[in-house]
Amino acid sequence: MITVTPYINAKWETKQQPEHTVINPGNVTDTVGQVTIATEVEVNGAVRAAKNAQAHWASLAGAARGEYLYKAASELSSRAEEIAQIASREMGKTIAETKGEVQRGVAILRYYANEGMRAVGDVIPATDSNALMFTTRAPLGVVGVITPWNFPVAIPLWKLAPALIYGNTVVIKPALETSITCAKIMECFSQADLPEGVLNMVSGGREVGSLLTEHQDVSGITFTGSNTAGKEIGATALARGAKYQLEMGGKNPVIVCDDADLELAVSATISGAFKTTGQKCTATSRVIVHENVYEQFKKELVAQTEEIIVGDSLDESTWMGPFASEQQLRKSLAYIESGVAEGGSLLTGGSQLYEERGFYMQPTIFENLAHSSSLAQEEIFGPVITLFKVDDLSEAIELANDSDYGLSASIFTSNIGGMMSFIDDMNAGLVRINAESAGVELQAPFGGMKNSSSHSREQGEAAKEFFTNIKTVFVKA
Ligand SMILES: NC(=O)C1=CN([C@@H]2O[C@H](COP(=O)(O)OP(=O)(O)OC[C@H]3O[C@@H](n4cnc5c(N)ncnc54)[C@H](OP(=O)(O)O)[C@@H]3O)[C@@H](O)[C@H]2O)C=CC1
Ligand SMILES: O=C(O)CCC(=O)C(=O)O
Repeated sequence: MITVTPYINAKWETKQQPEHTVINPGNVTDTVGQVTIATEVEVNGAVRAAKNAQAHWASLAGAARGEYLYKAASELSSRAEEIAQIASREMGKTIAETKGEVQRGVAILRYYANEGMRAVGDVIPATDSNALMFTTRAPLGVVGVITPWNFPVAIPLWKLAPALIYGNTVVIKPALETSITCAKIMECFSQADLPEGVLNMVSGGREVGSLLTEHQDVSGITFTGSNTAGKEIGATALARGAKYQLEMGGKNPVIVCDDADLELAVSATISGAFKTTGQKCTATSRVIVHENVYEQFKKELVAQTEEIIVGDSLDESTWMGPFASEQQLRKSLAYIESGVAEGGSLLTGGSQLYEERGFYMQPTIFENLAHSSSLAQEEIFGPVITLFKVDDLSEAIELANDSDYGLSASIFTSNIGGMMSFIDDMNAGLVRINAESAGVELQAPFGGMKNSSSHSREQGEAAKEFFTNIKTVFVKA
């Protein structure tokens, strides 16, 4: 049995009793391991370790820090199968998806390892011709990383790799549900001989996250998860003057025009909506279809959705796994009840599956709901989508923008003018043409508008903006 304890100063704590049992959500008889909840003393110890390690870490050349990231990438790559299996058992994502996610993690580490050798500033002409003026960047210090369960490898890595390469030290608090996968990532850094204290993990739930957010020695907090938690974390960080970055929910629309490649639009809608059992902030949840192709699109979408194989995440033939937890299943089932109560027509799905084995549900499609309904406005975070019929593109874009969120949006069209209108008028951080709403690229900025984020961007070079502070240097000879 795997038991996770806090990882502080490159050592696993041993003194506490395990307090949380991790069960495979797709096979409740499979106990994946146990997690010890970090105490306040341990959270303080982790922050102290990170603080003590930071000056030396920041004094290394970027290339030297990058070497550690390359070594961690090799370690992760060599343990890809084992870590993908653990992640699938812990949160129910299919093994094909977790294998892909581990490879993405390897690529993230390599990308940021390289970043250690890239330019960090600009030379700016000074008004004094005998002076040199330039910008450089300083790390924040200790960064707190709070992550969710839906991308248990990629999200921790796309936060901690840039934090480290720019000279910060880190304390990570992963979601309780996926602490074992995160512990495996810590092992990869341990195998890479990362210096003591540079990367620490405190296991536990939101109480542990709060202790980290409130800690005076944590200079920056980066978070992905719900809007409720994000707003609380942002307010706490702001109150004590810490920098913060929040990536939160989405209610992502797909527009299907009457000149679209319908075959592509159907397969991309299915993939965007139902992969990872709909538990992505970039998942498709509203599908806005031109009336001329509505019936044809609907027929094909429903037919292909009914062919989806729902099953155990470790079975290679499974296309969609269980929810990550019973809480997530209950949330989606409650939305299905609301959809029916609000007058929606259920086109397919709507029922729980294999109740005795775990937390499974059919992929579900609604139509005939008002756009003000809860299904059209609230983040469901499950495999549930609603179709809407429109007369033209401007009505489609207006509906797509009728949301408190603005993370990702897609359009399917062959008309260049339509594409340009969508690019200009869609209020979303990711605007995708003839491609599904999910599908984040690690080398490009990622983040949303409106309530989807704190208006910051992560990943790619954009990560530098959060994990460093700019210093403007003026040198007069
Ligand atoms: N944008 C996204 O990618 C995600 C969105 N969500 C949305 O959130 C809903 C609920 O999921 P849930 O797991 O509860 O998501 P949360 O936002 O509650 O959790 C995300 C992370 O934040 C931690 N956390 C929660 N509250 C606080 C707090 N006040 N201070 C510090 N840390 C905190 C959690 O700890 P712990 O959970 O261990 O207690 C976890 O590590 C989902 O149904 C979905 O709608 C969820 C996950 C990802
Ligand atoms: O779509 C992706 O690859 C990333 C999605 C994401 O960041 C999330 O769901 O939290």
